[in-house]
Amino acid sequence: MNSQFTDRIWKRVEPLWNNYLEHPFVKGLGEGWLEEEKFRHWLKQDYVYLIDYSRLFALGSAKAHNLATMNEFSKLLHGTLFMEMDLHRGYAEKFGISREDLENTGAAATTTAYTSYMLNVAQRGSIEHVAATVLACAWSYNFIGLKLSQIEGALDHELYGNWIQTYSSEEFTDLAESCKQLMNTLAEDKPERELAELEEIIYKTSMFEYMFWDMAENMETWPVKES
Ligand SMILES: Cc1ncc(CN)c(N)n1
Repeated sequence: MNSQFTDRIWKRVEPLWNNYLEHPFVKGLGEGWLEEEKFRHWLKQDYVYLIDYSRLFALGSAKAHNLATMNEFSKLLHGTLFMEMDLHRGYAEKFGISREDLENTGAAATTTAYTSYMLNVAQRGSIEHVAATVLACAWSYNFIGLKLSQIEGALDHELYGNWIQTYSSEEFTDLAESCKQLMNTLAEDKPERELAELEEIIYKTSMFEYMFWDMAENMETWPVKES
């Protein structure tokens, strides 16, 4: 089988993604000892992150060159707004966080930087740039979910089991696979200069992913205090 663009990407990101598994937030999630208040912080930040992330799929639909690609992006938009964000709404209900509070969460510095970077690249670029911005997000959560699901008892954990079930599920794996397939199709026959540009976008978003775990672990909002 011919090598695909995502095989090249995997070689580049694998060492960094393996570091996600060693991150204290991710380790705590998988082993079940993560402090609940840190998880609540992640939950609220991730909800507003996903609102902006969903806009990328809408942009992908708008920039698509054919109906099949439009359809793929619209399915990804639907999957994020309903399947993935339902996970967050379920946790919020459990924690007594209202829908309004969840939706009106003030984005932390890292959340703002990450979503602004993706939206800027996607708005300025073409359809393949949009596909590059969304790839690490879906693929790396599926990677983490599948790894954590192998830890004994993780899937049945009272609080975090649901998180691991969602991100390792067939439905989420399909969503991540669709992002990979879209990227491979859109990267076909592109010259090396353009492939290198797409690779950089995917690597940068992978670094933002690590920063997002740090943001949750440190319960970061903005680093400068108002006097
Ligand atoms: C920050 C972040 N990255 C990725 C995912 C998976 N869509 C997420 N929910 N949040």
